[in-house]
Parts: sequence; structure tokens; C-alpha cells
Amino acid sequence: MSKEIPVLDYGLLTSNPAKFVQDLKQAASEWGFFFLKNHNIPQSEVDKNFALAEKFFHGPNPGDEFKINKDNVGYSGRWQEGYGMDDHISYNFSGRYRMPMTLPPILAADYDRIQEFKKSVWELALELMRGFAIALNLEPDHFAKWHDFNKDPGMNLRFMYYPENHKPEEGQTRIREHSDFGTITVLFQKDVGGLEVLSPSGTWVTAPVIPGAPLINIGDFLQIWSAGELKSTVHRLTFKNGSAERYSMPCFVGANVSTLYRGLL
Ligand SMILES: O=C(O)CCC(=O)C(=O)O
Ligand SMILES: [Fe+2]
Repeated sequence: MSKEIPVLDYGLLTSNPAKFVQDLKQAASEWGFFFLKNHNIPQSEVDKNFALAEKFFHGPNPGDEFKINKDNVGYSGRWQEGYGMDDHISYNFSGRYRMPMTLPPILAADYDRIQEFKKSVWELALELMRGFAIALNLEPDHFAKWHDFNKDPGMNLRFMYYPENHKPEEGQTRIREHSDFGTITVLFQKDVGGLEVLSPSGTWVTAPVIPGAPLINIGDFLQIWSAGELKSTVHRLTFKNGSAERYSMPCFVGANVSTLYRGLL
């Protein structure tokens, strides 16, 4: 079993699909986490998002009207999560439909581009779901067919900012230990790492930042849906692992909001 988070080559999907599916299954059943290189999401778009996030989080507080709403869209300030102990700021671009004029002005101009970006991540996640289905001897669309981007996608693209904080108090974290609840998460990291992942042997392993390779993990629902074959793994960011300013961009991909999960199991 690998001591490090596996790095998968998406290029194998065309050159050697059987090997890709095998790697995918091994990574997801041992670690529940893997890096993916040679995917088709343009790095230039990822860079634009991080540049925008930097402008946004360093800009003025967007104000109450842009605070996170019942549709899980909007801004959350410091210490609003993790029972008041998590030190991060975020902006959630959930779902598919939203009028640009309701976005904070700094983000509004990029609305269409961000929706396109979400769609490209969504499509990548669907290809991975097909790989998982094949790996588990299910029909290829077994998971993917419940994820229709044109309906009511269970998607949240999140800009995250961890401010520099050299004096955290006892018990404070950047993001506390948790697993993600959906199907698949695709995490883009900028330049500063620090994410810790619980390894198969039960030790915390710090994920590197691999330029051009997002970190992908299985969510709770895919773990349940695969009868535990694919693992939803606990992860966290503590201050022990660094206090420098950090940007990340997780994209949480989940089944359509209208899906009655109970019927799928
Ligand atoms: O910022 C990160 O690297 C991880 C964020 C995360 O795990 C989450 O938002 O669920
Ligand atoms: Fe997470």
C-alpha cells in the first residue's frame, strides 16, 4: 500500500482505460484521495479563479446582503464554521442558476466564466464516476446518471481563504477534521499546502501541492452508495502545519438536489 497519496494519470483513460480504472479503484478503496494529472481543465482558468479570489478576499467586506443564503450561495466570514473554531473565509458558488447582479461586484463580471469552469469540473467528476462504476462491475452510468448539470446539480464551487494567523488560540483550526458529504470533491490548491489526510495506516499525512494536479476525494455518499468499497476519508488543516495565507478551491460534486437518495441504495 502506498505511503503517499497516489497520483493518477488521466491520460491513461484513453491510452489504457483498464489500467486507469484499476488505479482509480485502488486509490479510492485504500486512500479515498488521489491527485489527478493530465486532466483537461485549463490551468489558465484555475489561475484566473485564484487571482479573482485574491482580489475578492483582500477587498472590502462584501456586506450582509451577500452573506451565505438558504441556497448555500454567498459569503461566510471568519470563525463562522467549525463551531466558531475554524479560521477561514469562503464564498460559495452553489448550483447552476443565479443572476449575476446579485453577486458582489468584484465577482459579478466573472459569473459566466465561473459557470463554465464549474461545468468543466462537473464533467471531469462524471468521467471519474463512470470509472468507479466500471471498477465495481456496474453499468458505466450507475452513479453519473443522477448528476445532471442542466437540472439542479448538487454542486458547490467554493473559494476559500485562510488568513495568515500566527497566534491561534487553543483548539482553533483552519478547518477541523471532517469528511465531505457528497459524491466527489475536486480540490484545487494554489501554492500553500497544509491539508492533512488520514492515511490507510491511521497516521496524518500532509498532502503536497502538485502544480496542475487537483486533489480528488470520495464523499460520504459515494462511500455509502458503493457499500463502503470507495472510502470517504477524514481530512483537516491545523495551524501546526503552517499559518501562512492560503487559498484553495474545492468543488463539491453531488447528485441532483431533487434526487431521493434512499431510492438509490
Ligand atoms: O482548503 C482545503 O484544502 C480543504 C477544504 C476542505 O476540506 C473542505 O472545504 O471540505
Ligand atoms: Fe473537505
